[in-house]
Amino acid sequence: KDPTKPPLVFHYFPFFGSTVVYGMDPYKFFSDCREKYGDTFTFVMLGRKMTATLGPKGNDFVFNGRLSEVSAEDAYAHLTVPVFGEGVVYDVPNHVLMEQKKFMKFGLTVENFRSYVPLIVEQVEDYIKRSKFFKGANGSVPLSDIIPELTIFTAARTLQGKEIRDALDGSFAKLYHHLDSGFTPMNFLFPWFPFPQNKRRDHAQRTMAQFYMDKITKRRANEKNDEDQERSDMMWNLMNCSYKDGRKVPDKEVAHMMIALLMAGQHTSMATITWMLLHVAAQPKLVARILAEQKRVFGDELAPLSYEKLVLECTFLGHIIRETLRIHPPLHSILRKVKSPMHIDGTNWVVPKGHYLLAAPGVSSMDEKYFKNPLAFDPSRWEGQKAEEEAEKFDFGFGLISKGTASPYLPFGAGRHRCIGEQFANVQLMTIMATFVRNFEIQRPGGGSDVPAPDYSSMIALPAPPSIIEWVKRD
Ligand code: HEM
Ligand SMILES: N#Cc1ccc(COc2ccc(/C=C/c3ccc(C(F)(F)[C@](O)(Cn4cnnn4)c4ccc(F)cc4F)nc3)cc2)cc1
Repeated sequence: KDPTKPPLVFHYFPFFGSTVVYGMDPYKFFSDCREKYGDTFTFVMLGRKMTATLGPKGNDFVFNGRLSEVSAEDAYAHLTVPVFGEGVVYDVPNHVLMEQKKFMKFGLTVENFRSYVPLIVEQVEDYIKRSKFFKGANGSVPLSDIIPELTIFTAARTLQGKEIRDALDGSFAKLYHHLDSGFTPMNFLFPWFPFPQNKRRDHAQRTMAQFYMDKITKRRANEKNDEDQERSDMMWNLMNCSYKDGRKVPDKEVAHMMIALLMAGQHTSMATITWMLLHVAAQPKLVARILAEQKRVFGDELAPLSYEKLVLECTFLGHIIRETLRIHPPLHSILRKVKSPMHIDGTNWVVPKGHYLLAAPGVSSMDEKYFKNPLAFDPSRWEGQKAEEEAEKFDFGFGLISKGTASPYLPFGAGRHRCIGEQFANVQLMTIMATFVRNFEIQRPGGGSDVPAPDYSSMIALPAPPSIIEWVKRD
């Protein structure tokens, strides 16, 4: 027992350590360890020393660690570079990532979101019309079959651009699926292992990147004579950005950033929409309250959704999303590699260089110390709660963002690596949810109030398939 290091979680097998017990159910693992060792402990995951620092202080320790002490790129490069491509996100030094996040934020404007709402509604209503699961007046639907498609269609039609949306009806869908099967924890648990699907992943990455680059070339050629060309997607935005040193963003980096944004939004939104629908179907009173709010805000005839009314006036729907992210934050573990020894305040402990830090914001967002009856899905707990504007803000190079210090609720992270997709995700999630509830009465099979257990074996915390809900078409 080394008094200068956090306690080491007991384990039988060297190298494998706590890998499986952590990987199968991270939150159970964290709460068991917390009971024995407290908020800070080190566990072994496939030969790596993972030092978990839980609770609001632990979140702050990881999210606001200094650049000289912690590295996100050293933790995530193996997982992300083969999927996104070179020259972006975790393949570049942090100061370049900060510029790339600034470029991405330029494309995420209220004006663009305003135009996205009707496009998302159109995608959802088209999907319902065409889908075999929504024939007739009522039926049941496995969310695990439809939500991945609904999510990528709505994100493609808005953020990615019409060419990508149209391509998804063809070859692009298979390419995306091959790329996605390479986005798995196995690739950063065993980065060196030549998994067969990695060849398929690499081919898909190159082919998709080429597709984006061809579209960029075509758009530039038509720019003059095609004035009715839509200008609201992220590709247009990134095509016209330049780095501080004057360098225009090369087409290949635009393509790779587009792929990164496609992967980002897909997994997080898909999981969140699925959890949200399951929880609401398990409590039909909530469905009624969402519909009542729609009628109060848009009138009994349910006028078409608009950005302002949706995001600013549909507060109950906003609380449904916040509550979903409180119980099911898509990223259950946030990792950093320790680059220089880090002393933990209030202890004699120093986390050595070479360890990984692990933050789990979901532990504090499901802690009864901060949220009473923490595992209950109760959106009304958010009534009267302001958003996070009161927290101290700082500009890391992509706009003022909150450092989120000491907050128990950080589903979008905090500090220099904080999410830039929160507002887009909110528009997408609220529009899809509102459109669903306007069209259907929904419930769990047989009117049950149960919600499936999470399955942690993929990149993010997804409900175990099939996640069925029953629907009745509203007249
Ligand atoms: C419900 C939806 C989402 C959730 C819960 C979420 C959550 C997060 C979290 C926790 C982080 C911090 C990761 C870390 O500190 O290691 C993050 C970063 C990020 N997210 Fe999201 N995200 C969501 C949607 C999106 C979308 C839709 C996009 C793009 C359009 C996006 C793009 C990014 C980017 C670019 C980063 C920065 C990574 C970095 O700076 O290292 N996210 N997100
Ligand atoms: N036996 C066993 C066994 C053992 C262990 C396990 C599982 O162990 C773990 C451990 C850690 C993790 C971490 C998740 C993690 C982190 C980063 C990212 C990301 F970088 F990819 C992302 O932040 C994602 N993101 C952000 N916003 N939207 N998406 C991102 C950023 C920018 C960007 F442009 C695009 C992006 F999409 N993705 C996921 C997951 C699983 C399973 C089985």
